[in-house]
Order: sequence, then C-alpha cells, then structure tokens
Amino acid sequence: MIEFEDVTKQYPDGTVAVDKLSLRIPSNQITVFVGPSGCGKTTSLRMINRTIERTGGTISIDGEDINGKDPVTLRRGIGYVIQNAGLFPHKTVVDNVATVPKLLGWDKRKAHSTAMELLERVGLDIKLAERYPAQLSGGQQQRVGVARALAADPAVMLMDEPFSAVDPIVRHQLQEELLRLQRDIGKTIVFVTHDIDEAIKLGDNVAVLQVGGKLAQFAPPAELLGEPADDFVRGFVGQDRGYRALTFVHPEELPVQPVPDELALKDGVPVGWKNGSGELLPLGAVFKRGDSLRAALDAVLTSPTGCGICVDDEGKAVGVIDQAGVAEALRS
Ligand SMILES: Nc1ncnc2c1ncn2[C@@H]1O[C@H](COP(=O)(O)OP(=O)(O)OP(=O)(O)O)[C@@H](O)[C@H]1O
Repeated sequence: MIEFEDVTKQYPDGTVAVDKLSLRIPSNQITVFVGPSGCGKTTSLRMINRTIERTGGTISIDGEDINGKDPVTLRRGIGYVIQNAGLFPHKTVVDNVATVPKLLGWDKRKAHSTAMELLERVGLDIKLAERYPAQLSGGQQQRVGVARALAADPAVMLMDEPFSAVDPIVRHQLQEELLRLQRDIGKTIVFVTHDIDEAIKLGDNVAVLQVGGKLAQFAPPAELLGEPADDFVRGFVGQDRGYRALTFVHPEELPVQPVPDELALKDGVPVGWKNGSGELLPLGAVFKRGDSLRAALDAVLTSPTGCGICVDDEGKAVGVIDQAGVAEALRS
C-alpha cells in the first residue's frame, strides 16, 4: 500500500500544487488520479518516486517512509512510464528495455532474454526489437515504454498520461493490453489521466482531484458514477454517467433470443443482416455472454435491425437481444 498523509507540495514560486492530500493506494490494483489540467496529478505522482520532493506530510510504501530511502534505490523499485514513452533514441528497442537490468548488474544475456520476453508480453512484434524508437509508431513506442518500466520487476508502476499522445483506436488497444497485462502481473499501478473515461475503464479506484491538489473523491468507478460526492465530481464525471454506469452492470443472464433466420452466418460467425431483397446489411457492434449491459445496449443501438448479437469466445453467434430485452435486464 502507498499512503499519502497530509502531503503538500508548494513550489518555490509559492504555487501550492498539492494541498494536504491524504489517501491510501491499495497494493496490486490500478489507482487512477484524474482531474482537470493543473490540479496536481503529475506532482502527486512524481512525489512517489521523489522526482519531485514534497514540502509537507509523509508518503510511505508498505509502511516505510520513502524519505528514509535513498532516492536512487527507491526509483529502482518503481517503474515509470510517461507520455511519448521517453525512450533512449540512440538505443535499439531491446536495449532500451534491457537498460535497467544491466544497471542492476544482470549479465548481458539474461538482460537481453528478459527484455525479449517482456516485449512479447506487452504485445510488441519481436521483429521490431532491433529497431530504433524513431522507427516505431507512437503506440509501439508506448508498449516499449511499458516493457522498459517492467524490466526490473518493480512492485510499483507510475504511469503519467502514457496513452495521451496516440489516436483513439490505438489508445483503446493499449488500455485493453494494460488490463490484460495487469491480470497477470498484479502490480500496484498509479495512473494519471485527465480523461474520465480512461479513469473509469482502467481504475480499480479513482481519485478525483480538484485544482490545488485537493481530493474531491476517492472511490471505485461504479461508486463515482453512482454517487458523486459533490457538484464538482458530478460535473467532472459528466452528463451521461447513468449510461456509463451500465459498464458495471453484469447481469448473470441476459434474456437472449435464438439466432433469427435474417442473420447471415459463415461457419457460425455473423457476417451481415439479410434484407428483403437478399442484400446484406452491415453488422453493428456485437457483445459476449457475461459482457456488461452497456456492451449489450451498444450492440442494440448500432444494429440496423435493432437486434444486438451475442457471440461466444470464437465469435460465433449464440443469440440476439432487442431493446425490450435490455430494458428487462435493466429492471431486474
Ligand atoms: N516547477 C514548477 N514550478 C511552479 N509551479 C509548478 C511547477 N510544476 C508545476 N507547477 C504548477 O503546479 C500545479 C500542478 O501541476 P501538475 O503538473 O501537477 O498538474 P497536472 O494536474 O498534472 O496538470 P496537467 O493535466 O495539465 O498535466 C499547476 O498549477 C502548475 O502550474
């Protein structure tokens, strides 16, 4: 656990970036700091690895005050990922990832093989390992940044707007990858973003900060959407929070109907909706059994027939649901 107790940061020019911040960041979970520009997210994050020194209060990791530790030793146990990845431009991808293990004195071969394993783990094509960062896309660079931060197997990872500079589709992929990776590695991750959707998607807990580094609310996403603590949080989480809250509703069994004849299938996989003249209309979004009500509703809303398609893990159609079915699940 990382604990902030009355933590304050006043910069030399008098700016109070963080004001008496107290919160407990649970181990092995993702905690997101979110809030408007200038509210002190980055300052709060960087005080954890002491790349910014606080001016008041205490921060402890697993009960140990971080001020009692040598900053260099402290940082070795804490991975750090930033926007634009911050890779060394003159080192190849694999050497970027192997840098910290080599600094820790691992032999070259072990550092190299660990780096290759990590690149695979973050979903990077290992054919890219000998390239230089400038020869990668933004999304690929971010994956390398994550692999590099994981290289020394730190218990804690700090991630400062790591996915902000990539386009929405790549951003979505990187978010999914992070969640998948976290299911395996279970690190204590502190993640900074100004995007409430990203916070809700990634966070086990979300800390909403107000300008001046004041904590407005610290809660799991469903609670944040369902019970915003005040008008500031309500405004920040947005107008459609009711719809977003559906992300956290996972009905045991959605009332799925059998696959109708109008749905054209190839080897069981839906390929389009047949209209009266035998043409195929494009499919909308599909959802899987066990997905949230938001996914089911999205499938209904994007389907040309008003029927959302439910698929299994292999993408084969197992049934459909219409608006009435979603409404029924909402009521139950
Ligand atoms: N070195 C500095 N000297 C003086 N003030 C600073 C310094 N660094 C940051 N600040 C101020 O501290 C406040 C918090 O900054 P911080 O970067 O932590 O906010 P943030 O929430 O991460 O913002 P953003 O989302 O825009 O990156 C801001 O008012 C900022 O101008």
